[in-house]
Amino acid sequence: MEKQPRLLSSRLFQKHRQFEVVLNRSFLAWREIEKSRKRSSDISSVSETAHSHAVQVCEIVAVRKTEEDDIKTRSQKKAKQQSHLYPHAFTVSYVRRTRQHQWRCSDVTFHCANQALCEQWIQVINEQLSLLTNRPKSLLVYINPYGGKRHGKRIYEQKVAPLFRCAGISADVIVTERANHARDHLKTEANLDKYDGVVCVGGDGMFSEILHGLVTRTQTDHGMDQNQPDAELVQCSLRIGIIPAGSTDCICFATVGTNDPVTSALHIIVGDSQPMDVCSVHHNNTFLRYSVSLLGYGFYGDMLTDSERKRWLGPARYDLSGVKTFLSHNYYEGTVSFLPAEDNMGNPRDKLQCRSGCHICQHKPPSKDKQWETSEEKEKSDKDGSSGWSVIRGKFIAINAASMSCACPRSPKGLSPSAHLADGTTDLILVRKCSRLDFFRHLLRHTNKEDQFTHLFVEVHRVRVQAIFSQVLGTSFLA
Ligand SMILES: Nc1ncnc2c1ncn2[C@@H]1O[C@H](COP(=O)(O)OP(=O)(O)OP(=O)(O)O)[C@@H](O)[C@H]1O
Repeated sequence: MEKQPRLLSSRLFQKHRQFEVVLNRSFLAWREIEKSRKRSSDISSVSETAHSHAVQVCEIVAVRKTEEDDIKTRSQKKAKQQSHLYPHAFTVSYVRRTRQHQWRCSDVTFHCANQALCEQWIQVINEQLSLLTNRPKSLLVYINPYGGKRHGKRIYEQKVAPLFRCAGISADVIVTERANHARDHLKTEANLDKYDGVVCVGGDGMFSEILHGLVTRTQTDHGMDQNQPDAELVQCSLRIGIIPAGSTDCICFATVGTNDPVTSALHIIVGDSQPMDVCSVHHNNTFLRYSVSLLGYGFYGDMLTDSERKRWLGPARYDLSGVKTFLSHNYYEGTVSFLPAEDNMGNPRDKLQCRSGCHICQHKPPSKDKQWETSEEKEKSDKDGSSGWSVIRGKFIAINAASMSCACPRSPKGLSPSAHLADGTTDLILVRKCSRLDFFRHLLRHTNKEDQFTHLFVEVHRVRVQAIFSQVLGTSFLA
């Protein structure tokens, strides 16, 4: 812990023990006094031992005066005596990291010798929290009551809303009444100036609705024509938070590392953010849709189309449609053209996992103009004989473009484990025609730790955003 000037330091009580409590700009730390007397080190150099604790200020959810009733119900005999002696107390709620990327909200209550001291602590902590400008204060929440196991409303009301209230976040909640309700509301009606972010309670389909609503609204407000494949999209000023309540929740899992509503709510509260590539899909100069995760042609497109017809089955529809599509063993003949990514963008087999603060994603991708310039240069160089475009012809069972790992609980490493979230590239995975058994072996690799790309009939390329799929006929695709 860095040594910083103390903003406040007092001896306070917690349960029946006395603690030295210190606040600086980065940390709130407390250490039991008797146990620590033998050690001479400064409290601000301690992170956490049996009798000392430290919480980063940016992970404090809230601080509030502890009501007497609260003290009475919670305390035991000794603590009651002490709360009688020191009736003025404040409670700090903070993020506690547990296993496997999961976060929980914990409380610690400190008793003060007098009311003025108690109020001073609350005020100074609140002042520090108010300096954290990336935290949302007002959110627009869309709940899909039919996503996943249909628990979206309950998840929000029981697990998320109390945390938002505790953090002083106001939320306008819309429970959707039909498919595309959230998308249409965002596109036209929602008064977005009122909010610091939009929260999606649902699965990947619901996230896609909100993404389409928000990105389309942003382009319309800036006079951008979405049908122009070479137009550079205007970045959305509002962030999207995801409370997982769907069937697979791959976007939440790939960004946060777990599908847990409380963890996601806490990430939203502390103002965490992760930029994400948005890929637009066009056909003959007509905009089709946006994708942030998997753009699947062939096997995955067919499977998803079939599973949509079986939505009434809930999450089990994916298994049923998966088996059906696998048994049909369709393949598609065609040509795929793409521009390989530059060497400094890593490659899909380098085993690097994209995490928050990833150095490749921090390296801003070149603007589209620049990319088109280069591609034109390369097309010119085509005529000289050295082409920048790669062209692959063949018969394919699946053509997938993964703009992120697409990890989910069923496939913990995802379809392309090293794909990046925000580097301006996508990983193109081509699965050529092969036997059913070979294709099954390939699918199994999504669920285990073996390298996904060692089979001879599978190839993977990191490509720039304007990969072109052409002349592949007879299937639908999923985005
Ligand atoms: N009120 C509603 N009634 C019916 N469908 C809705 C409603 N609100 C949203 N939807 C649609 O439900 C679809 C599925 O929603 P969602 O993604 O939340 O759950 P899921 O499909 O079970 O999860 P996943 O996409 O993670 O597999 C979305 O495409 C969305 O457009």
